[in-house]
Amino acid sequence: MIGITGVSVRFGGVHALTDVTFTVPEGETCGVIGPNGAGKTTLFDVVTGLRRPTAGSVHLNGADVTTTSAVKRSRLGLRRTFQRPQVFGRLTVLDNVLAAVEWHGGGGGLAADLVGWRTRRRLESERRAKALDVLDRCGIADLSTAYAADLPIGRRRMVELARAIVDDPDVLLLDEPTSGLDTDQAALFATVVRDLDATVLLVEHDVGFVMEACERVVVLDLGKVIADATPTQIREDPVVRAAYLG
Ligand SMILES: Nc1ncnc2c1ncn2[C@@H]1O[C@H](COP(=O)(O)OP(=O)(O)OP(=O)(O)O)[C@@H](O)[C@H]1O
Repeated sequence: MIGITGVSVRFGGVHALTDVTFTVPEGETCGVIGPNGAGKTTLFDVVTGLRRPTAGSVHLNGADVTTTSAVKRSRLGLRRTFQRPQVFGRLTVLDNVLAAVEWHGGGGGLAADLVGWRTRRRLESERRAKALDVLDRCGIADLSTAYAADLPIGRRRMVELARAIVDDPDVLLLDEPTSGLDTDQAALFATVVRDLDATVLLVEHDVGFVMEACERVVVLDLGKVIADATPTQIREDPVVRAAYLG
């Protein structure tokens, strides 16, 4: 669950967000759309913990995280992707994904590393199998040994998605997920996201993708929520049409 209550952000005289309130219930996929400068990135930064709101609060699964750091929010089960995909270029695709689960540790410390305890080996092979399964779901299993830096942006975006979902996040934030993807890749991306158990919040310019991938859409305009409804209702909303869809 993501709860955003009365969130306002000001940059000097600029009101980037004004009294933004909405909740994304557990397991729902919610898209945020709006014209340039509407406040989408600012909202994203507030939920991920990169920016503190001037007023208001953010809750993740019932816990107030308004002043919690981005790192602690990730420990609470929040994962995100970036507008420009962030991958470890000098690691293989598989290692990029494994990197997201290594923080759990393997138990046994250095001794287990040196001796190669059976439990440690079993844990590693389970993680590897899980990572390969996620790569398969993301359509990049054949690229597991490729270096991430050598991949075109569309593939890198899928690596980033695989890394974000391998640890079964409770909350997933996707920033402009279709940018750089062709139509087939965008359709696969939407399928992978739809099949997740996570609560998903995504910011996207491609309205068609949002309507396809999301159960709910929040429309921002000049920092304010002007609509919060199903994709069908959003398409027919005269206020949204006037402000954004045309
Ligand atoms: N660091 C900042 N300092 C000053 N003003 C900012 C800052 N970041 C954003 N703004 C302003 O806040 C408003 C909202 O910006 P924001 O980037 O959140 O919108 P957006 O909907 O993500 O836009 P885009 O679709 O172009 O990425 C804009 O008027 C922007 O100029």
